[in-house]
This record gives sequence, C-alpha cells and structure tokens, in this order.
Amino acid sequence: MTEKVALIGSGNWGSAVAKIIGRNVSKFDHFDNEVKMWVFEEKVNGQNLTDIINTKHENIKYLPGIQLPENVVACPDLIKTCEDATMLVFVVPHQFVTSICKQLKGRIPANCKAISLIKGIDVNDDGFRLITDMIQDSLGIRSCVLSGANIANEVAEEKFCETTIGYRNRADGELFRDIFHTPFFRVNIVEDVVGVELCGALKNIVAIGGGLVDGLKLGDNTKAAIIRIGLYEMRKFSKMFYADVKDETFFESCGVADLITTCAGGRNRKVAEAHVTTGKSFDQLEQEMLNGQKLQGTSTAQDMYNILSKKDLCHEFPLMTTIYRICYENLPPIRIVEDI
Ligand SMILES: NC(=O)C1=CN([C@@H]2O[C@H](COP(=O)(O)OP(=O)(O)OC[C@H]3O[C@@H](n4cnc5c(N)ncnc54)[C@H](O)[C@@H]3O)[C@@H](O)[C@H]2O)C=CC1
Ligand SMILES: O=C(CO)COP(=O)(O)O
Repeated sequence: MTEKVALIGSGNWGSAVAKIIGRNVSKFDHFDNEVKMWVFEEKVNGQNLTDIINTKHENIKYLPGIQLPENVVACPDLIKTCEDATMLVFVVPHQFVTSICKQLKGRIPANCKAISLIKGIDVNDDGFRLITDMIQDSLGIRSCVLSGANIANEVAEEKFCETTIGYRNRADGELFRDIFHTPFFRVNIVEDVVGVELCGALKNIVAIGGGLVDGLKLGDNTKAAIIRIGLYEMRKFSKMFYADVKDETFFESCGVADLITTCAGGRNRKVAEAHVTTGKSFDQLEQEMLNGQKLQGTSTAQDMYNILSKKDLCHEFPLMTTIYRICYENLPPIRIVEDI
C-alpha cells in the first residue's frame, strides 16, 4: 500500500521537518511523492505565505534561508491538506491542537495514523491529557510521538543530532521512522509514548529556569543544578501520573539531551534571560523577539501548576512551581535559587 503523508503545521520546526520528509518520501516506493503541508495563512510582505512557499520553496518567515523540496506543497485549507492522507504529522504550537482536531473530526481517512511533534499538554477541568491521547480520542486514530534534542534551525542546517519516536504499535513506529531518519537526524524508536511525550512537554519549563539563571549571570554550576533538579521533577511527575513510564526514556534524546540543548540554545531560554535583563513580561517579549514563533514553556508551567495545586502537590515540585510563580505572579527571578 502507498502511504501519503500530510504535515499539519509550517512554523520553525514544521518547516525544518518538511525538508526531511519531502526528501525521504522520494527515496521509498511505499510513499506517495507529494507531501501537502497545511499553512496557517498570513500575509508576508503583502503576499500569501502559501504562495511564497510554493514559488520560492522557502518559508521566509519561519525558517528563512532553507530550501524546501519541491514535492512539499503548501496548502491553506486544513481539510484539503489531510483528506487523502494516511500519515498525519502534527507540528503546531500546542495551544492550537484542540481547534485543529475539531475541524478534522470525521474528515480524514479511517486508515490514518498520526505522529505528534508537539511539546505541551492539554489541561481541562478533569485533569490533563497528552496531545497524542487528544489526537487519538478526538480523531479515532493511533498516534506516535517524536521528541528530541532538536533545535529546528540546527536540524535544517543538517547538523548531526538524534531524536526519539515513542510508539504503541511497533509497525507505526517503524513507518514513521522511514519518513524522518537521515544520517544527520538519527531516529531511535522506543515503546513508551507517555515517557517521550512528557519529557518533551516538561523540559520547556526547565528551559525557562535555564534562561533565568543566564539572565541572573549565576554561572554554569547553577545551570547544571537547575537541569538536574528539572530532570528529577520531570521523572517524578511522569511516574506519579503514569506508573509505567520507563526510566530508560529519560536517557534518550527526548530526555536528558533535549534538556541540555534547550537550556543552552532554545527560545524559552532566550526569552527567560531577556525577562531578567529587561523586566518585561514573557508575553511582550514573545511578541518582540520571536517574529510569530510561539513559546511553549510558560503556558506549560501554568498547566503543570494547575494540575499540582488542585492536588496539593506544589511543595513536591519546588522548581516547576517557582518557575510558574516567576512567570505569572511577578516573583523576583532570584527566587529560582532561593525557593528550591
Ligand atoms: N522550533 C523548534 O526548534 C522546535 C519546536 N518543537 C515543537 O514543535 C511545535 C511547533 O513548533 P514550531 O514549528 O517551532 O512553531 P512556531 O513556534 O514557529 O509557531 C508558529 C506557527 O504557529 C502558526 N500559528 C499561529 N497562529 C495559529 C493559529 N491560530 N492556528 C494554527 N497555527 C497558528 C504560525 O502560522 C506558525 O506556523 C511546538 O510544540 C514546539 O515546542 C519541537 C522541537 C523543536
Ligand atoms: O524543543 C526544542 C528543541 O528540542 C526547542 O525549544 P524552544 O521551543 O525553547 O526553542
């Protein structure tokens, strides 16, 4: 059977993986050569972003300077992008997934499989859900997850790194590996969707901590301490809510490696550092510094705080709780080391 891949999302990471997927589907007979990519339409320099991508083969707003393969076709219509796909790649900021799933419900082929590259969780009145569970529950399809130490610009420049795919069904994991794996983007597949996904979501909160430490000029030892405590709280939270999360997963690219790279070079780190040096709010800095790209760490800190405070567990997660308070309750940044 020929598989047809559709990409839902075309931001910084979405565009970087479009380059890999476009090339990889051409290498195998079991994939259709065309990859449709849904673009949240906007005007850039007076032109539709989709038209720019389809003529210049470059996403000049979210991944400038990187050539995309010509078999990646930008499409502003979500349903048309996905209606004939058998493999859906979800790669949008996590706050947009609910509305996307609502629009896709009942409009995709029954034999579809999905993978989420999204780092975040979905909080509701009853607690929280993984993004893969949200996709599975709302669309009635199986979903894998991909997460790793993968700063998009470096991947797009083909600098070597690793990534982790978490699967429930091994055949799905192997199929998705085919569209992502390259010599410079090495994929390892593991049977632990929950562990891989929670690592990706929670490390963004720790990255805010890393940026605060940089803004405070506290040095490398302090940064290492934040990373260690962050990893400890990530594992504790994951196991508290999902007992079968595997310890080994924290040693994969999605675990310790992503924590290190994101605390060194990610957007959450950069904006948190600027929060200390300028005193401006995270929302304002996101607007001023990221040119339309989105922060995931602040809202995930808020999501986690909501979960913990409802269960009276904040005292068991002092780092995550303090980071939330610095982001949302005007706590002075220095409390990152005083309160943990
Ligand atoms: N950028 C990176 O280095 C990496 C990002 N990720 C994760 O991938 C996910 C997607 O991130 P990026 O591709 O970097 O996105 P991004 O941060 O570049 O976000 C901007 C994207 O959101 C779209 N958008 C804006 N408003 C929207 C709306 N109302 N509905 C739908 N889309 C809208 C924009 O059109 C644009 O495509 C996130 O969860 C992120 O944590 C994971 C690994 C690396
Ligand atoms: O997830 C990432 C790298 O793996 C990117 O992190 P930021 O969103 O902080 O840039």
